Amino acid sequence: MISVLGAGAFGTAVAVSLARNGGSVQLWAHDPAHVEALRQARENVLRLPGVPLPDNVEPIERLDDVPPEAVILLAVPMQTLRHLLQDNAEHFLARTLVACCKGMDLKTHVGPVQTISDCVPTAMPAILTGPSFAADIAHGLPTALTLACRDERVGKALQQSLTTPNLRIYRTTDTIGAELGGALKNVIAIACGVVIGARLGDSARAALMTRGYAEMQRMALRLGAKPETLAGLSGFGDLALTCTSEGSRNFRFGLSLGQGEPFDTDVTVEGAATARAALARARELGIEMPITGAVTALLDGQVDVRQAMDMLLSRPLKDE
Ligand SMILES: NC(=O)C1=CN([C@@H]2O[C@H](COP(=O)(O)OP(=O)(O)OC[C@H]3O[C@@H](n4cnc5c(N)ncnc54)[C@H](O)[C@@H]3O)[C@@H](O)[C@H]2O)C=CC1
Ligand SMILES: O=C(CO)COP(=O)(O)O
Repeated sequence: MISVLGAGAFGTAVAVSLARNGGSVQLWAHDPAHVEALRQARENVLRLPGVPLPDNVEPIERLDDVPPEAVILLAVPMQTLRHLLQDNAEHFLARTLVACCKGMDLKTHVGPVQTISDCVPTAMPAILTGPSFAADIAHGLPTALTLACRDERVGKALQQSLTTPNLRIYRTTDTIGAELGGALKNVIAIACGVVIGARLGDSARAALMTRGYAEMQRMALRLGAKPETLAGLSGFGDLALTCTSEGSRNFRFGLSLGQGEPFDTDVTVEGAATARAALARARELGIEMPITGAVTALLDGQVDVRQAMDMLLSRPLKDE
């Protein structure tokens, strides 16, 4: 049994994909009305329209209904993860918990794996991350992800149980690299959206992706990540997808900023909070993250797009 907690686009897509592969899947949502709507429509009309829920996906509203042997996937937005874990700690003790969220907590400045460890020290944390739009997974398109778990045995078991014919899962023990790659690429995707929205050109985007990758590496390596993790699916792979596709909400949010257009506040944009959390963490660590700084200044209204670009271009010249 796999229990997916969080019935947004991603949780629903993963539940559908795993169920099509034959397993029993629970799909929990925090809002009882949402659970009822899933039961009635057999579709997540709001977040993943047009994808029927297979019969073996069971929408649930009580965490009590999650059986003790279930693998739990946490597919909630990053800024709700800590509250979910703290408010329901009794349900998570000594469990294997696989985070599917990408971001850093605004209060603690850490990613989802560290958040699990902090909130439920008896749990075995893991993370499933990498380049994958929910719609692509739901439509059965080929996708490859990274599963990171410090415990090799648990990681291998998760890799087996979460792989499907269309979803190929690679494994690592480097949870730090995996969680930071997934979190920080969203900030760079916002920046790339801004330059495209402001018609600053594809060359500027390529520069931002490259220097953004350098920034991601700087923080991740300082915190103990392996360089190869950043070069893999959870880092470079997801950076490439999110910075180049209008399928990405972070990129689209940046586009709107660059065009001076409003953006729907109901849409999940993980990179906005993560930019602030990452910048605070970078300051604590004494490392330079100029693109993250520029995105944060733009989001906080301290600078406009042109000034944000000037902030980046006027920095002292340095070696690559
Ligand atoms: N949508 C995608 O293509 C992908 C999303 N992700 C990650 O998955 C995570 C979730 O994103 P999506 O499913 O896309 O978001 P979404 O915007 O589609 O849905 C978010 C869901 O979270 C629920 N929610 C809100 N507050 C909650 C709370 N306090 N407790 C429990 N649930 C709550 C909402 O009801 C909603 O159903 C994010 O961290 C995102 O980066 C990862 C890979 C792909
Ligand atoms: O993480 C994602 C793809 O891997 C989804 O990106 P967005 O959250 O920007 O839509």
